[in-house]
Amino acid sequence: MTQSPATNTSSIATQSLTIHVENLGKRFNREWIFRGLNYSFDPGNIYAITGANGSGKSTLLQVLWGQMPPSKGTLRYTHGGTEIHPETIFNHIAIATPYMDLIEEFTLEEQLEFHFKLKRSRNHLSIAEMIERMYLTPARHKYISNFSSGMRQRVKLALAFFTEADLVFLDEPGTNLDHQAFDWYLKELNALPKHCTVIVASNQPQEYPSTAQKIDIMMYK
Ligand SMILES: Nc1ncnc2c1ncn2[C@@H]1O[C@H](COP(=O)(O)OP(=O)(O)OP(=O)(O)O)[C@@H](O)[C@H]1O
Repeated sequence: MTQSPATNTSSIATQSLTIHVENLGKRFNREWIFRGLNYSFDPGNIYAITGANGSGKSTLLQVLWGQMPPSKGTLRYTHGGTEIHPETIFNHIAIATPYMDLIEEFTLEEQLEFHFKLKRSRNHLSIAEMIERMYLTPARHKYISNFSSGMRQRVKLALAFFTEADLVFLDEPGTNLDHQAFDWYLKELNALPKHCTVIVASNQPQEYPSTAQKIDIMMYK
């Protein structure tokens, strides 16, 4: 899937966004991946969805951002206290996942230009400023098809970090990052505005701060 939002976001004001989850469950065929989840994901917090490989972290993330319908329970979003329609949630979110594709035929600069024609950049960052902040200036005209796995991951994370969004979903954010890139990831995570709600799916404790609120998916089997 290409990270290509369908909706123009120019009229979306940045406010606090809460996800309200009641008795949420998801199953594939007869197997419950999780159920009975009651939670409120509040602005300004970092949440860590933890659990072993295959336990359901990515599935929960996809249900929370509205890509996958739940099998049970309800999911509501409120924005600055006002209920918002689930179909418009894409206007408020930024996502970085390992299974989200970049556009191979684009150069780095073209990939960013494409994305930010559709989404607003945080703090009106220019494309050149973003590339500099990603430490990828020498690769600005390089095709994505020639990027290493670590460079691709840095681009995916940058698209999420540099998009103006109230909710940021990061699935296994440290994938393929070397030490230097990992430090960059933690720096950008900390630089997100305080009103943002950040949800990280990971079984690597170094990928989220120790102060993150943890949700162990195994508790909801
Ligand atoms: N579309 C699908 N149809 C059927 N089963 C699925 C589907 N998507 C995921 N699953 C199953 O749901 C379970 C949870 O998968 P998920 O990818 O959410 O786990 P995860 O905790 O993110 O794993 P990992 O740490 O390996 O990324 C797995 O058993 C997986 O096979």
